[in-house]
Amino acid sequence: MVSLVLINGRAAFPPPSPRPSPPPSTGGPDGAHAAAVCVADGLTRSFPGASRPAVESVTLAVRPGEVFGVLGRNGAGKSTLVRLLMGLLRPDRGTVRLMGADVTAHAARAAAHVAYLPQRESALGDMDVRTAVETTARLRGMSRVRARAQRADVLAELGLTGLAGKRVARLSGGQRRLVGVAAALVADRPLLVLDEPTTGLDLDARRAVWDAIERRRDGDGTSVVLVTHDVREAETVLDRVLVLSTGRTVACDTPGLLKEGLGGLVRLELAWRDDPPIDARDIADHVAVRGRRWSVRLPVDEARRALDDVLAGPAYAALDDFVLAPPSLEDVLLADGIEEDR
Ligand SMILES: Nc1ncnc2c1ncn2[C@@H]1O[C@H](COP(=O)(O)OP(=O)(O)OP(=O)(O)O)[C@@H](O)[C@H]1O
Repeated sequence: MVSLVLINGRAAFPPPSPRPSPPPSTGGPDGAHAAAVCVADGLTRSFPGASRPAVESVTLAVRPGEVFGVLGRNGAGKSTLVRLLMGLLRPDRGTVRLMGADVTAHAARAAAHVAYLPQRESALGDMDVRTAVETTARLRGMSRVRARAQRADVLAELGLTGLAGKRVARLSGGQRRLVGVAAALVADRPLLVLDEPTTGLDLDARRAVWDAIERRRDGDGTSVVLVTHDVREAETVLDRVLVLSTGRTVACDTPGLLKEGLGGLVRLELAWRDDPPIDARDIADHVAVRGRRWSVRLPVDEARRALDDVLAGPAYAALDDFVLAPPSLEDVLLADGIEEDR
């Protein structure tokens, strides 16, 4: 049975709640970004033995009160970039300023403003959840009373209250990740740097994390740098996104403007139940064929015509599913040839 949605120019999922959209920008650290909370200029870093830099000539400026994403495939250089931003790696070239302080010259001053969630968990495992989060708040300078209150609020916000007495090491991978997020959120740091905060989380937990991020941005003006390779997450929560491919910036703008840059292309996907009775080239020259799943980006008229032909012809009997959808950030990655990085 054909079961998917024909969208006719509207989104397949309900669009995220509208956010104030910052003006478009290249992300460059010019005079307009004097107030930026995190400014990187020409960052380049290579690792020994690698044929190309892991991060090359990356320039960006994160504005106060925005959720700034770094999106790219595995190995694109996202974690290396955030480790450079945090001063945990030294760049071969380029500079980083966090809250006005050069991270190389004033690492401690810069770090005092930032809560960082690394891609891999730090050493919270021996503590119970309650102690892990409260201790993090205390280490960030909160009084015992405030640390306790914040710990209780953050655990409730992320649905972790019932696990407060459990040792972190005994939790599931997703629960441990949520505790890491809770530790990043306590103590109200003005800049959160979150490296793949929702990896391994189910949809409810991911939503809780996205809501917690938006609450801090909207309520406290918290700025967030969020690393992800999940385009749905990027479309849901990011104000602007820097797209990385093999260490280089491919684009940096709002998700909406990046999609507009595709020039009105829509995505047509066909899933076949049996061997398709037509050739992919009957649809278009550049159909991506993955087994019985075909995918192609076309101008809307061409996509409609191709779909009409399939639905009206004998091929319909072999069709299992189809999607005709407006472009997503996935299409932005594909349009830039980033798929080849995988
Ligand atoms: N410490 C290191 N030593 C050598 N090479 C490294 C090191 N860290 C990262 N790399 C290499 O740098 C490149 C970028 O890695 P990085 O971890 O930054 O990518 P990523 O986009 O975060 O990937 P993922 O989404 O898989 O986490 C990769 O080719 C990786 O192998």
